[in-house]
Amino acid sequence: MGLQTVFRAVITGAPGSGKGTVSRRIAQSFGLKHLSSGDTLRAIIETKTDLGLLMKSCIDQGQLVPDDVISRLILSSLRGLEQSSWLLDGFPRTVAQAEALDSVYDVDSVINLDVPFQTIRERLTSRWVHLPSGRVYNIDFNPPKKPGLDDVTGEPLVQRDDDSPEIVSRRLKDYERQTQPVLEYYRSKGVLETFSGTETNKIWPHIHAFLTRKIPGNQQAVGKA
Ligand SMILES: Nc1nc2c(ncn2[C@@H]2O[C@H](COP(=O)(O)OP(=O)(O)O)[C@@H](O)[C@H]2O)c(=O)[nH]1
Ligand SMILES: Nc1ncnc2c1ncn2[C@@H]1O[C@H](COP(=O)(O)OP(=O)(O)O)[C@@H](O)[C@H]1O
Repeated sequence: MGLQTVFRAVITGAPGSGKGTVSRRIAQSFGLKHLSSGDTLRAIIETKTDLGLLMKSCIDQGQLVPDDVISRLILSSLRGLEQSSWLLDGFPRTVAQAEALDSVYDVDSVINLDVPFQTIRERLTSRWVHLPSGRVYNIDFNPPKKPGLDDVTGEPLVQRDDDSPEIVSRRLKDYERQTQPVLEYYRSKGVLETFSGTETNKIWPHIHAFLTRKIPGNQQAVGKA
């Protein structure tokens, strides 16, 4: 027991594959702390500092921010979560980032969302977000209760500048070139678990079942059920 009960996971997949949507469900069902690299970066952009401006110029063009910058940010956030089980969403996105994470923590499971690019292109044109909270909506899939407004705060929703079709194409290319090698990295460590499909609601029960088996403490719950 003790340290053994902490569970450390990564969720990965192309932009728009549903990482944020699935992460929220995992956080709710299993109590893991959810840390999103995109939300972390967007919060820094809001501070309008020099670092924020640099991040904004990368993100708006659909480019990854430098490895050392994002690795430092995420690893310092994780330092505050030593005793907690966590789920990293959007990090690591390069092999260099995976190695930086690996030098500090062993990752127990990597959940890989495998969704066809054509499905992703369609989804991202109708993604709407509440920037302060990171809550995500979709006109077809999970529309807000009132059009254009966040369900919880009533504040306006926006479309991300980097969700335009041209920038999405660039992000998908970068994903193939820079992030797919990360899958190989984790496959060779034996922790990669891939879930394929075009609908989050069909993929989700498989992820739920997988985590129910994997997360320490849940075995007992399953045994009693
Ligand atoms: N049509 C449809 N949209 C989905 C589905 N799952 C997620 N979405 C939407 O697709 C967009 C991308 O999902 P998100 O969780 O933000 O993906 P991320 O970029 O990987 O974090 C959002 O607008 C979601 O609401 C699905 O099964 N069908
Ligand atoms: N781990 C990372 N390394 C480098 N850049 C990142 C990382 N995570 C996020 N970013 C930057 O933030 C942008 C938005 O990321 P995110 O919100 O995770 O969106 P998505 O998964 O939809 O691409 C990325 O396109 C990239 O510019």
